[in-house]
Amino acid sequence: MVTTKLELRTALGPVYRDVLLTPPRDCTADEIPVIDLAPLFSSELSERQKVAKQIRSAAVNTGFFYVRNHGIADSTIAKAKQRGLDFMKQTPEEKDKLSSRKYSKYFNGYTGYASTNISPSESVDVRESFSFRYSPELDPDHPMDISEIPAEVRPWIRAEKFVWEGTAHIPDYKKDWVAYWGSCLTLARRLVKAFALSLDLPEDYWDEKVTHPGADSVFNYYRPRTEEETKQKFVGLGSHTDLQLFTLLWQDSIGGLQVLTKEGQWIKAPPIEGTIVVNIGDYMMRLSNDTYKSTVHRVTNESTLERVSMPFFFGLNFNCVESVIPSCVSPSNPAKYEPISCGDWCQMRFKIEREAFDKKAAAAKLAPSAVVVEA
Ligand SMILES: O=C(O)CCC(=O)C(=O)O
Ligand SMILES: [Fe+2]
Repeated sequence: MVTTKLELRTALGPVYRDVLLTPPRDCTADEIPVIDLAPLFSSELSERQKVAKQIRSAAVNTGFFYVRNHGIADSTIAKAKQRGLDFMKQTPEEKDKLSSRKYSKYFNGYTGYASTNISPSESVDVRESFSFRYSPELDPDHPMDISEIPAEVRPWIRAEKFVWEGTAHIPDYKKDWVAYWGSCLTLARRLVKAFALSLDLPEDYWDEKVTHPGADSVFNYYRPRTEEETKQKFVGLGSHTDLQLFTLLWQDSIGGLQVLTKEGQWIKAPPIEGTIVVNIGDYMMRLSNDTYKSTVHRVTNESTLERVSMPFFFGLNFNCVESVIPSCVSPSNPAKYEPISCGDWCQMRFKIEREAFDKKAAAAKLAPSAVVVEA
């Protein structure tokens, strides 16, 4: 089989994967199953366990699944999407007022076209994005002022006001985004209980550790690739794994998300109406001693239309230093990893990514937006 080497960035440095050169194929229902979450809202533990069992099976296999009956209203999704588009349709100058590079300490705000290069083996990302992070006063489950939250968590709160100040002119921008983000957060807190069950842990195992969690919302905007970009195999968002416990990903109907199987085959994760994609992140893989798979994925918008997606990255409270889960360790399978906090874990890779990009841009002696990397 002819393969190519793919380099991936992890918080611990580069890792390499062999990837088949066969073109991406459609996924099967076994590879990326659709899980009905309705039983998760049942008062019967046995019902909730049924969901947990399906989650386990998907998480040890491809690490990706779809959920339906997830509880997030279509109208909440539609409004957030529209606000995201309202933002992206502004002039470059207007968007630049929210520049993450210029104004954020914590990677909040706007990143422009070709200003990231998530995969060292692929092109710069043909993507724009808008991001914001957990803010205690916006928490739908227990809103509180930052001064009220425990002192050990407070330094880890990564919210920044400029994202809302710089978008205050867009009607309902904050309101509609916070509604979507809040719905994702509530769903994630429900799902983390199912993940606990799925790993033979008490259902409330993580409850005290997701009171002020990693809860990062992103709006991804992928314009159609130009002919030249297609010829040069530009990616929308290059190959990567997500960082935290798990990601909730809403994608529109355009398609373009691809997932790398254990065999090194790219498979397509097509849009399925009424569902949200859930995928395992690196921190979950680490805590589960590699039982659950944080799977490589990427996006290429090959359509002639714009594509948008809205991921929500969920982790533990950033101060929580966690060891490998006891149920994932045995005498013949000892813990492979030292304890680390979710916050440190994320910060390590963000830093690696940005430094690598800046180095590449400097080496090319070009403005970052002009850097082109071999596909
Ligand atoms: O746009 C997508 O479908 C996926 C986005 C993604 O993987 C990410 O933002 O981490
Ligand atoms: Fe991702």
